[in-house]
Amino acid sequence: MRTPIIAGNWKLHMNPEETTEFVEAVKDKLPDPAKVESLICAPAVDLDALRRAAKGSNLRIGAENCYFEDEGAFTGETSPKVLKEMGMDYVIIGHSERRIYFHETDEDINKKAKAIFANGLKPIICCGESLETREANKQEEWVVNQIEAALDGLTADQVSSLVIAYEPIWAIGTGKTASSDQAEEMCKTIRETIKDLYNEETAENIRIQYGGSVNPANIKELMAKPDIDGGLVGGASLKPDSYLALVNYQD
Ligand SMILES: O=C[C@H](O)COP(=O)(O)O
Repeated sequence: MRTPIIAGNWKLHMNPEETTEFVEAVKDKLPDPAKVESLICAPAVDLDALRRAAKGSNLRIGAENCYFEDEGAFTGETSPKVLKEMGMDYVIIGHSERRIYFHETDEDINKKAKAIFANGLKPIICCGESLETREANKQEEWVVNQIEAALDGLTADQVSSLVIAYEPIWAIGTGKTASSDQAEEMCKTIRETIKDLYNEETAENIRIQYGGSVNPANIKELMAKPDIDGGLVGGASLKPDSYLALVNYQD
């Protein structure tokens, strides 16, 4: 049985004080992590506040990005080794905003996934097509290529423990959610791809999130789909009430 994982991706929002206030407001109302994992991925400058506030609670914590080297002359980058030392659990990589605005390639994302595993963290690997690609009906090919490239050289055990987030770019921050059927269709394709690349057990173990305008009103319908194991949530993860409604969707 896969444990659902609902993750907030705060993007470039929140400061350390707001982070502490947010965690104080949610930390005693989170579900049992054996039933639903509640995760917040915050900007690098907020991670110290996040880990201090979340200590001893059911909140899982993570970063929104990292570099693929642990240390060196890489001005402005974030070390996966230090993220681990700080107590992070997850790192998001390959978000479409990183691919588009910061020109991250599939090769970078693959290197980051390896560095994240080498440091004992878990990656959340994002994938998803543009509106143009969907209109050309090439979304499956696009996403399968992204997955194959991101996972290149990873073992079945590693892949079993990671999370893939399917986020169609046209549904991010637009209020335009993919229908639950569209989301399920692609998450199923991703699981089948994992089965082809690895084996059935790995495909059954891997958790696949949907992301793109997820909110308290649509979370239940999305989570009812057999191949959707969670959500990667931007805007609706920024307010404690909305975040709590998402992670407690089973109530
Ligand atoms: O990582 C989160 C996604 O980009 C979705 O953002 P959104 O929930 O604001 O549409």
